[in-house]
Amino acid sequence: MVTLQLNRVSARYGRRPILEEITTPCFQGGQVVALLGLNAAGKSTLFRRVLGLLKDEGEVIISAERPVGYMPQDTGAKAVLAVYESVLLARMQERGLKVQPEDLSQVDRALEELSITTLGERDIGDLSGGQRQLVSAAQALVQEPEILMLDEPTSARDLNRQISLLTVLRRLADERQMLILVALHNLGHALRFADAAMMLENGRLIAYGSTAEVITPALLRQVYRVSTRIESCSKGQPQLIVEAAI
Ligand SMILES: Nc1ncnc2c1ncn2[C@@H]1O[C@H](COP(=O)(O)OP(=O)(O)OP(=O)(O)O)[C@@H](O)[C@H]1O
Repeated sequence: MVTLQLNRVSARYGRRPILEEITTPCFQGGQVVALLGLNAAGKSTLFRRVLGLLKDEGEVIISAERPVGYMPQDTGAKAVLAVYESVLLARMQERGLKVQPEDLSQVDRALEELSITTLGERDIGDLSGGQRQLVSAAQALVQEPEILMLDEPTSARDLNRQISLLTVLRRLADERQMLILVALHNLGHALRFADAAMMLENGRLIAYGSTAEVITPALLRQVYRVSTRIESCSKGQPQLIVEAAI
């Protein structure tokens, strides 16, 4: 079973400390874990630290056979590559340059999974922000990771596409037993799609546990400075109602 655990993990840029001794429970394949916190709390830095792009004190303990997949925040970068080529290139990164039929079918599968098969011939540079995010998700998915980290994957997407992508992530966790870590600003989505949540504040992990344990009116008041209620809808799902900024 794939697992990920952080033990007193820190990170800094230059001499400026950003993450301070983050310790998490052992997350497992099949879970969707939401990473929450205000802008600049350290969410992207935590992803970079898990990927090994930043080194510092503490241990990132990963048990998986394949490298961690990563969908970064949209950089708006322009590239002169067709969508299909870019996803194939992402696939070949870990596999050398000899393309096998299996590689092409994995590219097809990733594009299909994310409903972007029709974008295959388009230049990435000509896509909308939301479409680029999906291509970026396909580039991560095509590597068949067991652990997939996504940095605000829904920020540039309309409501239908936000829900579609989160539904795909939920299915990947349930059906392929992937461990999915996803930074989200929409706490309602976290409540609905994630099993567990971690709340970062100024580089410290101030709460973790099930989404119901973390996404509480008291913590949202403290961190986000909003007053909220959580009510059960007619289908028994918890719904976050934001009353006011305070
Ligand atoms: N390359 C960098 N060099 C120096 N400081 C950085 C760098 N990247 C991020 N920071 C700083 O580290 C802190 C944490 O940033 P990070 O991007 O991890 O936050 P975040 O929680 O992902 O924010 P957001 O929700 O706005 O994406 C911020 O103060 C930011 O300015």
